[in-house]
Amino acid sequence: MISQRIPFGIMLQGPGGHMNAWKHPSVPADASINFDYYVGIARQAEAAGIAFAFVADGLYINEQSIPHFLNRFEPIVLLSALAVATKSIGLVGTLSTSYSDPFTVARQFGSIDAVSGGRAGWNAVTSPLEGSAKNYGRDKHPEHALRYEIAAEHIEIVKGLWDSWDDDAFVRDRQAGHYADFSRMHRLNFKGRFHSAEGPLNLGRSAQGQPVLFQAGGSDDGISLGGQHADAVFANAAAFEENRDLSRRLKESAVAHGRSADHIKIFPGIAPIVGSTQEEAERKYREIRDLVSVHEALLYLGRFFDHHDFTAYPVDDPFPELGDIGRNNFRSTTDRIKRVAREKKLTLREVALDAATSRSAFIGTPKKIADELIRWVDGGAADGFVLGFQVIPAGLDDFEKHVLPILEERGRHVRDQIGTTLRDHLELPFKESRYAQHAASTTTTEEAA
Ligand SMILES: Cc1cc2nc3c(=O)[nH]c(=O)nc-3n(C[C@H](O)[C@H](O)[C@H](O)COP(=O)(O)O)c2cc1C
Repeated sequence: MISQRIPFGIMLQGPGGHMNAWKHPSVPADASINFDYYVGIARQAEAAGIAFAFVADGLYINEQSIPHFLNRFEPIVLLSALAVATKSIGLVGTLSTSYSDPFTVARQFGSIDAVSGGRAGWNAVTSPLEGSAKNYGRDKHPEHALRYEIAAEHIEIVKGLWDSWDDDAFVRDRQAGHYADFSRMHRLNFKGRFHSAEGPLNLGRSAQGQPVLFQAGGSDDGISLGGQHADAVFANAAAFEENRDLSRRLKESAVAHGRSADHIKIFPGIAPIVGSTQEEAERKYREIRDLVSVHEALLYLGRFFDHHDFTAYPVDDPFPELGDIGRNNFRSTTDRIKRVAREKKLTLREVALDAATSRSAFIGTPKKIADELIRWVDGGAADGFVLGFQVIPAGLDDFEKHVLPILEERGRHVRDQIGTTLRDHLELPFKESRYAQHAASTTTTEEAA
């Protein structure tokens, strides 16, 4: 039975989720490239019972990028180093299916899973930024739908390669001189449109079977991919109803792919701001919001739309009509920004400031935030949350000291992790090998005959 506990992840993104978090006095200005700082945050989160650390990524920068994106660690390297600096927290990293090779990805995340004792997760993304193509010697960034076709094939190969060896294949029988039992080895022999891999992978399965597969992308194509493959989805819809709808669609998609709705966990990204009163929380929100000028907010907004130049528009006019701009990038996000601007009749200034310092239902007293977290989970809008604090150290301190104790009191949080692997922490079952599953279903059919 699944417990009442609410699993949390924490975004490790340099100084924080806010574009100018680096200016906040509570954080080292060089946080995005300060490994000791990362270790400190990961260990603090681990001690607080946060289930996983989550590292986002991007493959293109320019002068308009978020400042701390200009100088940041590559996720695989960061997570490998954190694997030895931590003991129980899950380690989830973003890696693009559009700009990587499945065999290498299978080895990299498989190795982090082995080194960490089964704590790894891969956030498979299709990459939104057009400029990425130029960094990988390509003429053109693949179009949104094509990116998802490539992703489906890529993930199929990675998961297939992770099952190259049955769990008991490495017998290492010194007397008989057998290192491996080759009857328990599987060649994938995958030939696709975009990628091919023969296999086997030169790495066995892990303590959790396979790394946890995260997916981030909320368009129709993203939901279909998530339903087919994802163990967990990182979502960024802002309101309860929108997340409940997304969660329902993802779970329906999983069921349509022959999976259990309980085996895909939805994690909205949220940025809680805690105050002893609502006014104090609002003051903290304003303090963070004031870190950004309108000009910077326009640049930040532009990033979702492939660095579209919003500074060229009158800032107090209604949000401009953009046609298809942004649809090949962060599609689900840009579609939402356009829809909300239209529905609420917002000006460009309002949209930009809101994007740069988004407001959420999680600004307020500890009790209000705890109530809201529980409402979202019990109301079907979330299975857990990714905590994307605007300024990480201050945000994590407040959440740990004031919100988690309330959740503990109510039986919704425990500081000791469940089990040892990331799948255990998320109450996902051990990932059986596709060959074991196949053998089990063949035996059952034979027994029934
Ligand atoms: C919540 C969320 C987080 C994402 N995180 C990343 C990321 O860290 N790196 C990245 O390259 N793309 C990231 N993406 C972008 C997706 O990879 C994808 O390219 C883009 O959102 C378009 O897909 P969609 O329209 O299905 O959302 C993220 C998307 C969402 C919705």
